[in-house]
Amino acid sequence: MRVLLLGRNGQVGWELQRALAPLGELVALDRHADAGLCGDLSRPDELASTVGRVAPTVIVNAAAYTAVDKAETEAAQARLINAEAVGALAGAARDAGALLVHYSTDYVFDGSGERAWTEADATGPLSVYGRTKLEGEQAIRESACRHLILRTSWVHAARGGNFARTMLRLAAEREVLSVIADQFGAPTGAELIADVSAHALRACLSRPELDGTYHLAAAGVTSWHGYAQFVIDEARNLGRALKVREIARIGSADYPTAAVRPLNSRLDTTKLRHTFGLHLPDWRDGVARMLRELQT
Ligand SMILES: NC(=O)C1=CN([C@@H]2O[C@H](COP(=O)(O)OP(=O)(O)OC[C@H]3O[C@@H](n4cnc5c(N)ncnc54)[C@H](OP(=O)(O)O)[C@@H]3O)[C@@H](O)[C@H]2O)C=CC1
Ligand SMILES: Cc1cn([C@H]2C[C@H](O)[C@@H](COP(=O)(O)OP(=O)(O)O[C@H]3O[C@@H](C)C(=O)[C@@H](O)[C@H]3O)O2)c(=O)[nH]c1=O
Ligand SMILES: [Mg+2]
Repeated sequence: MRVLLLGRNGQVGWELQRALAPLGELVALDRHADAGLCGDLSRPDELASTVGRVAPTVIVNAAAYTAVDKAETEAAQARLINAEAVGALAGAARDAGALLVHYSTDYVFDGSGERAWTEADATGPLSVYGRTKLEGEQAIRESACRHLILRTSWVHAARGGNFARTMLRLAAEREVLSVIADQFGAPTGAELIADVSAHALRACLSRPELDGTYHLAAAGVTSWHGYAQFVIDEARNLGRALKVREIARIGSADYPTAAVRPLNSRLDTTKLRHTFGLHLPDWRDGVARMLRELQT
């Protein structure tokens, strides 16, 4: 079979290049045209012809507009990539009879309460990023294409931009870091997301009744502060020299940002684990693994 991957150079896209390779012939695109194929999500009109020419069995979309704060002032661009292009891909997937695998986010929820969100819970995004990601989900469902929507949270990878790498950089420059301690979620490795995606899409191909939306995050829960503390302790254990001597706990109100983030980003992964018979490791395992990779 042939698999079309979009967003091949992102955190998740990079790991998908590895995880999808054994499933069949992989055509992996980034935003730059390759062999005349357009993988640029800011040009939704071109995507149907890409899908038509590749004729994939599966389309995996790892491309997205992920700059959460910038999206507040670039809403049209965020919507184009996270919603309009996704709708175009979904239409093309339907017409080609392909399964569309797509990623969404904890930021589709309003962050109220302390219970982990299930797939059946009402959404209520607080930011432009969250709203445009939700619109992308809705476009897929409305298109009636075969699909797997995997909602994940707080993605990290050794390659790419993420919170853990920001903390390592700041911890080398400053003696004191101030980090939000009242937003809760699970840091999730791009490797885990890619591996679970490969398992789930294979199961789905032979059992279309498994199509749908699933929450995919590492086990356990922490705050951004707990995450930062773990990253710094673990990096020091691995021999990294860091200047930081204090990681102060602050509240969301003490760290104003353009976009509002949910306080509760916990995702309930029961549906994914039971449906696909998967075990999800603790978030610390993935973060520790990434840090070891960064040290080598
Ligand atoms: N990062 C996170 O914490 C989370 C991410 N997600 C979701 O997971 C998925 C993967 O995210 P992740 O890998 O972390 O994100 P990254 O930001 O690491 O990667 C996104 C990729 O999308 C590409 N992209 C952006 N605009 C376009 C475009 N116009 N055409 C083609 N490609 C484009 C980027 O390309 P370039 O490098 O050229 O800019 C980049 O390679 C996304 O759907 C995201 O919404 C969900 C929860 C958490
Ligand atoms: C840099 C920094 C951030 N923070 C806070 C701000 C914010 O609430 C939190 C995380 O900041 P970031 O900007 O790294 O994270 P952010 O870009 O909001 O991360 C999100 O990205 C999108 C794509 C998703 O889908 C989400 O799941 C989530 O991973 O940490 C501090 O408290 N102190 C700091 O020094
Ligand atoms: Mg960010």
